[in-house]
Amino acid sequence: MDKLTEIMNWKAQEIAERIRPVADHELAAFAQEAPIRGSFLQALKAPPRLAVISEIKRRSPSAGQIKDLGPSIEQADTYLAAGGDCLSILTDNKYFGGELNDLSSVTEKFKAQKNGIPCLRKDFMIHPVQVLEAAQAGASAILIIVRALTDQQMTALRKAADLAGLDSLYEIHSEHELERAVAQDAKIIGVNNRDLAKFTTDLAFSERLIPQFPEHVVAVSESGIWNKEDAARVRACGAKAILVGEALMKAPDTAQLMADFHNA
Ligand SMILES: O=P(O)(O)OC[C@@H](O)[C@@H](O)c1c[nH]c2ccccc12
Repeated sequence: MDKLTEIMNWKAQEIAERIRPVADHELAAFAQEAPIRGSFLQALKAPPRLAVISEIKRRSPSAGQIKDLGPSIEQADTYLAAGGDCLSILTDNKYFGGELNDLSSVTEKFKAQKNGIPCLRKDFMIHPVQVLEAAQAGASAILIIVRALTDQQMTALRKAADLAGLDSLYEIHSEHELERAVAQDAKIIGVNNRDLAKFTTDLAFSERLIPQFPEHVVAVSESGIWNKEDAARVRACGAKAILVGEALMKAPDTAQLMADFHNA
């Protein structure tokens, strides 16, 4: 069994007791709040330069322990000060050491400051109840991993996200998955350069797949981006944004690396 399948099986078990029908009005109640949270899609589209989605990731199955981090807000403040455009906050506990509170504590503080930036709930989404949790925790977007889901599951997640005023980032790793994301009318598609079965990263996945995106789709390149050269490489093939975890978590000078990415 590959790692993604293992994680999805665990996730289905983890959320089993929280699963319940989610009514449209429960989700729609959050749509009014959307302007407070800020639009993830707009934040990616707005700058003429490369946009950076900075990820808060404590550990991962491929890297092991990444950073012995205290409260997530410390890392969020570092990213904000460095000029990040959006955040991605891992909320999976078993494999990534995160929790929903890592997200909600950050969005709460951003709300009070009025200068927050949109946050993606990074988790393995299966059921609309997780979308409701994301909205409650102040997220502006959810992740839809195409390979891990049926078309029906994707449709249900997308409908829930739309109702709650959240954007959906569709993650792909092949032409077939790109087709499936486009069939969902995806507005944001990310190429994961990491093969979630083998854990190797190769930027050639972005170079092969992004040029095949429909014109109107915002292209994101995810994983394995370490420096300005990597960022320039994916920008050259059409990426409008990059999603970076490990390199930013470990950077001795976060602002410098962010500037390198922005200037790539
Ligand atoms: O740390 P990296 O190599 O910069 O990767 C970040 C991000 O792309 C990666 O964490 C990721 C991409 N897709 C995911 C799905 C679930 C969990 C994590 C991920």
